[in-house]
Amino acid sequence: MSASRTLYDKIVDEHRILSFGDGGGAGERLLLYIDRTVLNEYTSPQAFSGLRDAGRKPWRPEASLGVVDHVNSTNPDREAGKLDDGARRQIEYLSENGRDFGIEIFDLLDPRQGIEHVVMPELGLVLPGMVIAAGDSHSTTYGAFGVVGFGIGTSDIEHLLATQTLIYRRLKTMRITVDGRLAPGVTAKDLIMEVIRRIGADGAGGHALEFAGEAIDALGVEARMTICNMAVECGARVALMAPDDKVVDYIEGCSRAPSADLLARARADWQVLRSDPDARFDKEISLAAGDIPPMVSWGTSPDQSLAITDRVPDPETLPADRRADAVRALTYMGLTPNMALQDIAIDRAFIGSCTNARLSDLRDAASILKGRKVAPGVRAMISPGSSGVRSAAEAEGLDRIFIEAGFEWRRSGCSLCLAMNDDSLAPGERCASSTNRNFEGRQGVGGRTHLMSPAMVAAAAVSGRLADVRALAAAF
Ligand SMILES: CC(C)[C@H](C(=O)O)[C@@H](O)C(=O)O
Ligand code: SF4
Repeated sequence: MSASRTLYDKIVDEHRILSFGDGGGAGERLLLYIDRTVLNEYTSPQAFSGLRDAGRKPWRPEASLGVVDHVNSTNPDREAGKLDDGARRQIEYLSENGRDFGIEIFDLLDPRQGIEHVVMPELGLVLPGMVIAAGDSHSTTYGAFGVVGFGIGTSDIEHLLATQTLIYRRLKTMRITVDGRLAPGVTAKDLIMEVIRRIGADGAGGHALEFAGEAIDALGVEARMTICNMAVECGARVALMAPDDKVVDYIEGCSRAPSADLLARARADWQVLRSDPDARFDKEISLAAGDIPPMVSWGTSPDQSLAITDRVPDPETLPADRRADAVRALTYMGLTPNMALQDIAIDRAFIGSCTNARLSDLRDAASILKGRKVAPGVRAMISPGSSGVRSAAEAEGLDRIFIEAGFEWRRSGCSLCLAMNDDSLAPGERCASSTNRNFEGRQGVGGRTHLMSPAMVAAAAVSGRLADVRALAAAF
C-alpha cells in the first residue's frame, strides 16, 4: 500500500483487527471492528433468533440501538393505523429482544422513534471515523460524517451482535469531485440524481465512493446525508465525505453527543479524516454543480431521470442496450415518448424517507407551500423522518403550513417509501415522491413513482403535475 491513503482506507486500516493475508489493497479480506449498529424490526428478527438458538449474547449491547420504522403505520391516530399480525409481531419481537439482550429500543410510542438513518445522526451517535454496519442498505447515509457505513444481511447482523466484528473485503475507491455551486432551486437531491443518471445504477458498483469539491463543502450536513444516502442507488457500497467543522457543530447540538470536552479534542483529531492530497482512486469523475438542473425520474430505475424541462425519452433514440429497459419502464409508468415531463399529471405527492425528510427538507418544501394549496384531486402527505423532526417542525409552525396547504401531517416511519405498511399507492396511481427508489411496485402494486427533491414534490403537489420549482420560487 502506498503511503498516501484515501479516507476510506484510513478508516478501514484503523478498524482492521487482522488481515487474512491477501495484501493491503482492494479485495483484501480482513476482520473489521464495527463501532455501532442500528437494528430495525424488519431485518433483525432472524439475527436475534440465531443468537437465541446458539445461546449467545451480544458482545457489546450498548453499541446497538433498535428502532421501529419499516412496518409501522404513520396514521396520526394510532388506533386507526392498521397493523397486520405480522407487523405487530415484528414490532413486539424487537422490544422483547431489546429486553432479553440488554439493547435499547425506541418502540412505536417513543418520542425518539423514527427512520433509523434519521434517528442515529440526530442523536449524535454517528461520529467521524467510525465504522457503522446495519441491516439496511441506506446505512451509507452516515458517510456524511466521515463514517464508513454499509448495509449487511441478516446472518451478518447475528455475527456482528455476537462479536462486534465482521469479515470484510476491502473495496475499490472512487471519487466524484463536484466543482462550483448549485444554482438556486437546485438541491443535494438533484445533485445525486444527476450523478446516478450520469454513471448509471451500477456506476459505482463495488466501490467506496468519496464526494469532494466546493459544492459538497458548501452543503449543510443534512444535504450531505441526502447524497450519501442515495449513493447506494449507483451501486456504491460505502459513501464518504471528509468531516469538517459543520459536522462537529452539528454533533455538538445532539442529545447523545460526547461531552464538550471530548468533542473539542476530537475536532482537532478528526482533521486527519481526509484523503491525502496525492491519494490514488481507482476511478475519478468530476462534474460542475452549476450545470445541474432540478431533476425528476421518468422510469423504474433511479438512473432513469432527466431535467424537469426535458421530455420523456423515445426509446428509439436511446443506445441499443438501454432500449428494452426503457420500453418496459415507459409501459409500466404509462408514459408516451416525447411528452413534456411537465405535462405528467399526478395523483399523489409524498414527502418522506431517510433520503429527504429531515428538518431542512421540510423547510424547503414549506417555503414552496406557504400560501398555496394542493391541486384538486391530488392526495398529499408528509411523514417527517423522525418523531424528533416532527416535533421540531411543529415548534416552528411548519405543520400548519403543510396542513393549510392540504397535506396530511403523518407520524414517522418508512411510510410510502416502500409499501410495507398501510401507506401505499393504488394500482396505476402516480406519485411525486421525495424518496430514493422507483422500482416497479415499490410504493404499492402497480404504483408509479417519480423521484425528486422535497421542494419539487411541493411544486408538483400545488401544480397537479410535475413542475419546475424555479417557476414557483426565485430561490429558497
Ligand atoms: C427493508 C430493507 C432491507 C431495505 C434496505 O435494505 O434498503 C429497505 O430499507 C429499502 O429501502 O429498500
Ligand atoms: S425510508 Fe425507505 S430507504 Fe429509508 S430505510 Fe426506510 S424503506 Fe429504506
